[in-house]
Amino acid sequence: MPRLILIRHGQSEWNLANRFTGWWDVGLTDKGIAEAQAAGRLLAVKGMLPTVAFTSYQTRAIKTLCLALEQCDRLWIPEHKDWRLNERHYGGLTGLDKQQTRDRHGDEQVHIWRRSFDTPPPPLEKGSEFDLSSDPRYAGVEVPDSESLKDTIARVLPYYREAIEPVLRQGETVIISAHGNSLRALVKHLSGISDDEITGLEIPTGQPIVYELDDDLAATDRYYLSER
Ligand SMILES: O=C(O)[C@@H](CO)OP(=O)(O)O
Repeated sequence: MPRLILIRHGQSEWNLANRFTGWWDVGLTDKGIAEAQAAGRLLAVKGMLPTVAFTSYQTRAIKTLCLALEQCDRLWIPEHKDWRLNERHYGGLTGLDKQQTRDRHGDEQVHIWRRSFDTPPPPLEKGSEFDLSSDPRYAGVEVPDSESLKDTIARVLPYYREAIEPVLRQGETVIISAHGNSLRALVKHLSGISDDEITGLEIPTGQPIVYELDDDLAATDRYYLSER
């Protein structure tokens, strides 16, 4: 039966610095590196060995995947990268300190920007230092200026259906290394979680989540690998 392993990248430099990150490309901290390696050792110990991998265009997810696969001796498996697995674009909040933004705009407004289902943060201004529209990795991609969770789902799910489902249908054990919000999109779909409830789901860094799937790719079980 197909299996899907979801892993959120290990702690990033801006998770630690408490800055809104989104599409901005930041590295892993030492703790994030250790989390990714521990996740890979867990995969090895549990015999949960991925056969195909997917990740985003962002260094923190790519490195997490690489470090985890190294620990379970699976660096050789096919690996697919796509921008549609990127983190939700944080618009004009990108780079700002989360606490300073709360002090300035209030807890309620910041909570709406962070966790509402369909209200995107204010757009990123053209020409901002965080504008990635001329970054070569996004050549041919229409880089958004902000995204809500709903917008994120609208690009993650078509990619899941087009690129990942066909691989799962072949019975593979797929690992997806991605981000808090792109993984929320997948968990919402796979576990049938409502629009209201999904925003309250916090996915921890570096903890493999396993979905056991039937032949129709419906989830029969979901668990944290560390708990089995
Ligand atoms: O900054 C971000 O890109 C995300 C994930 O770290 O933050 P939030 O928890 O607000 O979704």
